Amino acid sequence: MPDLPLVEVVVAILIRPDSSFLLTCRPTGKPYSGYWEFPGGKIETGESPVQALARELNEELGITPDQATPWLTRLFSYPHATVQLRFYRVTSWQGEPAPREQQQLAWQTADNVTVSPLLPANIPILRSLMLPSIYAITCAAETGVEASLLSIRQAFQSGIKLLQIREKAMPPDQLECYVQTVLQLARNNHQVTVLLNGNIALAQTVQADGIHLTSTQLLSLTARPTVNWCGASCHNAEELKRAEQLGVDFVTLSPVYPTLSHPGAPSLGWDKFSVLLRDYPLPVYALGGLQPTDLAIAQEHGAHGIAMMRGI
Ligand SMILES: Nc1nc2c([nH]c(=O)n2[C@@H]2O[C@H](COP(=O)(O)OP(=O)(O)OP(=O)(O)O)[C@@H](O)[C@H]2O)c(=O)[nH]1
Repeated sequence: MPDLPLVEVVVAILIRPDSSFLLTCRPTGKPYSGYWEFPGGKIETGESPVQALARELNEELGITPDQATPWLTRLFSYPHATVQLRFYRVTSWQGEPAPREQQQLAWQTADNVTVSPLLPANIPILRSLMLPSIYAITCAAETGVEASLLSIRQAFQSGIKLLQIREKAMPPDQLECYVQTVLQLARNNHQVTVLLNGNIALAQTVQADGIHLTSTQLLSLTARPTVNWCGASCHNAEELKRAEQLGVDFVTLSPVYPTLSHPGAPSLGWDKFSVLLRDYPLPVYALGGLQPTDLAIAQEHGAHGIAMMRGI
């Protein structure tokens, strides 16, 4: 069978302040008509992805994007073509989206999609959209357990929804007790997703929400651990590729800036960070010396969000 042509497509996730996003129903006459998708379409010859995005949003919905940041790139083979979908997050636009092609519109949330069927390529995208933009990481080794639990409680109160327990030097008994305490805090009040760094057996025993793989585990494991959420630490192209092959849900990529936890390690800087993310299909948290105020610059360079040990 001859190779199918590669079709370059730009896709807009229009996101409102309450995190809902817009899906539209493919009109009759197109392949997969009746399926729900994000607004977007093929990139025309001579257009940049951002120009195509603006044209498609105007043609389909009559709006002009003000703010669009690159997000994921996903390659998917349909019977008629292989598509390279370049997803952008659009968080600000002029005009009110209105159907210009008689298509139905629906504002949805990732944990409660009420329309179906979705275009098959978009199903993993909804899981990625469930991830918050800040990924907090514990550092009890630095602050002590009591201070760490206090700052975790404060972080939960201020809206943190994803936390990694990363206490590599804590003795096993103390670690289990610390993890149980954090899980209880997370579940009692706040519905926070808690991942445990490295220790798959303990994560399964205490029924944590998932595991965050170290880069060493990433390179040695042959299958994704059976947990609900699986993140992984990456520092280079090889580890990013491995995370993709293993089918983890998201990665951290570090260090963007020099950090206290890895003194002397060479940092990536934003240019190298964005080059590594070009065409990457998984959500990536930028990590290393970042503050909440770095979220915008991280997203401009293709990050899903930022991960932080300090500053939460
Ligand atoms: N717009 C859009 N296309 C998607 C999504 N997911 C996905 O797999 N695709 C695929 O990407 C391709 C986009 O083609 P399209 O038909 O929407 O493009 P277009 O607006 O330029 O249409 P045209 O062929 O009428 O000019 C299709 O193969 C479609 O199945 C999505 O969320 N949004």
